[in-house]
Amino acid sequence: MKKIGLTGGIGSGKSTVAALFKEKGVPVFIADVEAKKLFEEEEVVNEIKECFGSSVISKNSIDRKALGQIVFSDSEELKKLNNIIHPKVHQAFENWFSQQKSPYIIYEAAIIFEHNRQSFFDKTLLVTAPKALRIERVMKRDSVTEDEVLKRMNNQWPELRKKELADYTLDNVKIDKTKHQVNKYDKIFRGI
Ligand SMILES: CC(C)(COP(=O)(O)OP(=O)(O)OC[C@H]1O[C@@H](n2cnc3c(N)ncnc32)[C@H](O)[C@@H]1O)[C@@H](O)C(=O)NCCC(=O)NCCS
Ligand SMILES: Nc1ncnc2c1ncn2[C@@H]1O[C@H](COP(=O)(O)OP(=O)(O)OP(=O)(O)O)[C@@H](O)[C@H]1O
Repeated sequence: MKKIGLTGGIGSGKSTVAALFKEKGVPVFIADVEAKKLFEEEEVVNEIKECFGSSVISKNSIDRKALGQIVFSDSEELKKLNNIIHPKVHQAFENWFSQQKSPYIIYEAAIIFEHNRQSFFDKTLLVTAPKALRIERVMKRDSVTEDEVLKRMNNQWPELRKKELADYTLDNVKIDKTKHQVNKYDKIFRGI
């Protein structure tokens, strides 16, 4: 069973593309969803409290906004959070993967290349869109300011740098063209 790493910067449309693969019956693992699930575990809440202090805890659970403000303004703090979350996400993936039956699976994560994880996958597919459009999409989706989007973007590599490493690229601007490309890549991934 092949592993396809689906990545792209914030607002590029990774989740939109992942949902199109899922509609075609492809098993999809979304790293961010798994990370969010972990925040419900008491042990993880305690670990995060110990690391970042009680200002990131509200009513015994993680205040994502407060934590986001800390980690997206300081890459060292983000590293600490990643060190807590990522090994657990990886373990969750291994458990999930062992239960799948399909010619290939999709693993969606924003930061595959930033963490040098590309060799974990058989192939990588990079979702791209112009920067201004990505900012506009996220501002609308999350009701946040341009500055907040840029802070997140600054913790990710520019698209051009990722393009050099990706096996395939999917340009996600017009949704019809996106669907067409998903069909094309589905055929390719079934054949590799
Ligand atoms: C810091 C947190 C709590 C902020 O939550 P919030 O709801 O405000 O933002 P959200 O999760 O929707 O993230 C917004 C976007 O930021 C980017 N982003 C998220 N985590 C990271 C990260 N570790 N490194 C770089 N960019 C990231 C992604 O493009 C993401 O879609 C949250 O992002 C988080 O828990 N991040 C760590 C988990 C993680 O690394 N997830 C990414 C794949 S495992
Ligand atoms: N081709 C498209 N046409 C119109 N809207 C789109 C298109 N692709 C994505 N969007 C919208 O843009 C927003 C961002 O897309 P999506 O959530 O899929 O991006 P993402 O790369 O997963 O972002 P993040 O890294 O923040 O999780 C969403 O509201 C989505 O509905």
